[in-house]
Amino acid sequence: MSIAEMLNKAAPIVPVVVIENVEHALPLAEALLQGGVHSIEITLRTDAALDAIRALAKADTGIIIGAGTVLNATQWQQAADAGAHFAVSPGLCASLEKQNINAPIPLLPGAVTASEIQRALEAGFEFLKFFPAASSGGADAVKSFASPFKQVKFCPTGGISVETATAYLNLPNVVCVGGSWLTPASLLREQRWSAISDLAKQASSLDKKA
Ligand SMILES: O=C[C@H](O)COP(=O)(O)O
Ligand SMILES: CC(=O)C(=O)O
Repeated sequence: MSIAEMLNKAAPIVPVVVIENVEHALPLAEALLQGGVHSIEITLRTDAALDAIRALAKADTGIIIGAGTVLNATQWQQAADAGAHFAVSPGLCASLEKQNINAPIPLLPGAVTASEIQRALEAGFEFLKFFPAASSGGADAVKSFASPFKQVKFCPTGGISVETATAYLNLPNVVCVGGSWLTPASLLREQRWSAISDLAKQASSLDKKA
């Protein structure tokens, strides 16, 4: 599946997850799917992350698996080897640019300025994360990039809530938004899967108008 197809299937929301316990991966994915959410971004911020990606890939639930917080080419390859379908980085750096010549799986690098977007385009990336979205000008800033960068599509993430997501989703250059509000640490710790399904239902019913 191309990155365009993956993100269209993921829309309107990519839940950004910090997973501490590999045993949580499968029930979490099932709770999200039950709530109509078709993707999950497991951030490589914990020791359990790569094993969680492996467990999900093996379970073959149909959920699109992203690996987040990929900071260099080694982590990009590790995410691919674990079975992630796509990778996400908060920004962009030389090792990721170089690896994109032979990308093991598609990667969304982060960019929030015109120069960062141009640099990402030069390295061959057209699907970008706009991170941190809320503190970098929000939907107004993303909208400003639609005209000069017609080929670029964004997944804004960072400081977005169920209340503010629609302003981003209404933009033609936004494919989906990312956010951690569906999977708060307390619900994961307490394994409150039906509460996560409820948050997923609410988020998956957000409209992507444009
Ligand atoms: O750490 C940032 C993630 O991309 C999600 O951001 P958030 O927690 O503001 O939704
Ligand atoms: C913040 C972000 O972009 C990430 O963790 O992937």
